[in-house]
Amino acid sequence: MKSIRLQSVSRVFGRTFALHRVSLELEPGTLTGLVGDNGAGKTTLLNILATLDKPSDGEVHFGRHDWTTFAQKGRHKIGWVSHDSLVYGELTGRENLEFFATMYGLGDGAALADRWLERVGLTRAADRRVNAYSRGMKQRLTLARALLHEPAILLLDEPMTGLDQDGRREMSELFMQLRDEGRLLVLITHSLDMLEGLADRLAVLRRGKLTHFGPVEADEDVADTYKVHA
Ligand SMILES: Nc1ncnc2c1ncn2[C@@H]1O[C@H](COP(=O)(O)OP(=O)(O)OP(=O)(O)O)[C@@H](O)[C@H]1O
Repeated sequence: MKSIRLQSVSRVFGRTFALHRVSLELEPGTLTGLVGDNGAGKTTLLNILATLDKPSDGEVHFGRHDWTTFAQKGRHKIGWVSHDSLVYGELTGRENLEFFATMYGLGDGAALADRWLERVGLTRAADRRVNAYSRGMKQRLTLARALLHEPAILLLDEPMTGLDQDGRREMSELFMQLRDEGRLLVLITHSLDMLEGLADRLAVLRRGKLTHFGPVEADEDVADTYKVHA
């Protein structure tokens, strides 16, 4: 697996710099937490990493490849999870995964469903309708869905929103396992607390500029701004 390297990436909408000369390197086997106020540019950055959007200026490389033109070949490497549960409530957990495996042309849907249901701890609930799942269970199924095609890059847009402490802990443990398998994870959150003990790197955006990229604990200013005092 290769790194993703951003070199002086800007994205302009009209007169707004959603991103302004952002440079950073995301390495395989790491989880990077991405924080910033509303409108700071987090989603814009995630969209560029997902090849859903292109920089107005600057370059994104995946190994030797230009990531923006590599999109057609590279998209199968990407998995995406947001706080919306992208699964069907009327189907069971197993039926959901078999459905998506078939839709993506991934081969043995039944075996893939079994494998990923087990990985996310839903084997016992596999044959229950998703409407009867807790929010945490739905999120774990959404994660399983995003992993069916074994993506090397996992982009997570506030995946823990609405989860209670147990749900967050379960998701965090899964993210750490996926990271330890060598995948590259990027996670948007509004709460720095969520990243402690989980993220290897913290990226802070302020009005489109990257103001911090490094260890999670290192920046007291960042901690003051984004720590949630419950
Ligand atoms: N398609 C678009 N057209 C015009 N402006 C946009 C577009 N997408 C983003 N912007 C602007 O770019 C800036 C960054 O937006 P972005 O959605 O990336 O921020 P964010 O950090 O994800 O915010 P939030 O936490 O509210 O989701 C904002 O000023 C936003 O209004």
